[in-house]
Amino acid sequence: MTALRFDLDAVLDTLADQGWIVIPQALPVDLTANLREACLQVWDEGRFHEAATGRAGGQARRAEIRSDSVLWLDQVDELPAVRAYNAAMDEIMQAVNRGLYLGLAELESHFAVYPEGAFYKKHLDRFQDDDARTLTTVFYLNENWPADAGGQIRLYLDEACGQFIDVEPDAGTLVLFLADRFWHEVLPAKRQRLSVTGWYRRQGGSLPW
Ligand SMILES: O=C(O)CCC(=O)C(=O)O
Ligand SMILES: [Fe+2]
Repeated sequence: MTALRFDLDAVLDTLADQGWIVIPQALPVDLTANLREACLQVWDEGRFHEAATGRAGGQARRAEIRSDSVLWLDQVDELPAVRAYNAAMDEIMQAVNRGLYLGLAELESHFAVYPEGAFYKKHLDRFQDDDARTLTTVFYLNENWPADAGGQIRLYLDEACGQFIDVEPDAGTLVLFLADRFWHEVLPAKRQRLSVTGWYRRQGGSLPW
């Protein structure tokens, strides 16, 4: 039985049309709550590390760019909530491959905790030396997020960054966008902000020419 609480075909149409979508209440409330509990548990166990920017050899901790902490889900994929999340995200990946022919092969994702005051400055989710990251996924875990708590993702809708939307990091909201097309940032959060960020990757990842 599917855990997806939205119309997949409609989502695929919108993604094909505009390259991004915001889906409120995307997954069952109990799945989201369990994932939030799992995130807080491993946070309390001290298993997160401060996030870096760049990849492999080029990785650097750049606190002026981002100030969140992360834990990759493959470190904790024995947790039932993480398994349930991965299964739901896999279902989305299969549908995207059938409908949009993106050739996605896997999802890499991490929990992210933004402590009070944390942010992530405007960026593109694509490494200079690796174009495998194709579709970004962000799933929020914050119950009763106050309207004045900041922490929205600001998604710029055009290359010139003239237009944008701000999305509240409310529990159950899933945001999908093409990783190489949409600049975005996380506005400073005034309280602890929890999420799962991921990237569906294409096979291989090098340019085909
Ligand atoms: O948490 C968010 O809203 C976005 C996070 C993000 O942009 C990233 O981790 O690359
Ligand atoms: Fe990002």
